Amino acid sequence: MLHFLSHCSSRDAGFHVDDAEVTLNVCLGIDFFGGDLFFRGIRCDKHVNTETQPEEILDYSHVPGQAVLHRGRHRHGARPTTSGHRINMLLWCRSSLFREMKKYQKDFSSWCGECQREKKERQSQSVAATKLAFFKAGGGSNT
Ligand SMILES: O=C(O)CCC(=O)C(=O)O
Ligand SMILES: [Fe+2]
Repeated sequence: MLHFLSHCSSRDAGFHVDDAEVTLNVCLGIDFFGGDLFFRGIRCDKHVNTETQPEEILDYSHVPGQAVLHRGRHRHGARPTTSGHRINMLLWCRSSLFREMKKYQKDFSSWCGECQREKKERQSQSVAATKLAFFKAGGGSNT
């Protein structure tokens, strides 16, 4: 089952993740400066407060009439509107199936940046350990 919630935003929003699987953020206008969105990497519940990697830094300036579609778990915020009046329509889309399935998973490396990094780290450690064991056992020697 999919659920949709919407609201209008005209204020700055602190750093957060949405309680949604997918968020549609439509800039309705009207005339303003500021209010930029900043994105800082997708995270699961466990890793929501972990460090941002340089490649995860993404800033976006709202354009009236244009929309941004992003994962709800993409950490983000809106900077203050410095002048004028900004109106955005937010549509938060929730999936009860996704939420139910999440209960039985621990590894979210298919979408959480930090789970992905941890997985890569585990893999490179295990490759290093295997190489070490191989060379200790005399593998690769010609004698
Ligand atoms: O004001 C915006 O453009 C973003 C607001 C937002 O992220 C939210 O309400 O969840
Ligand atoms: Fe948000």
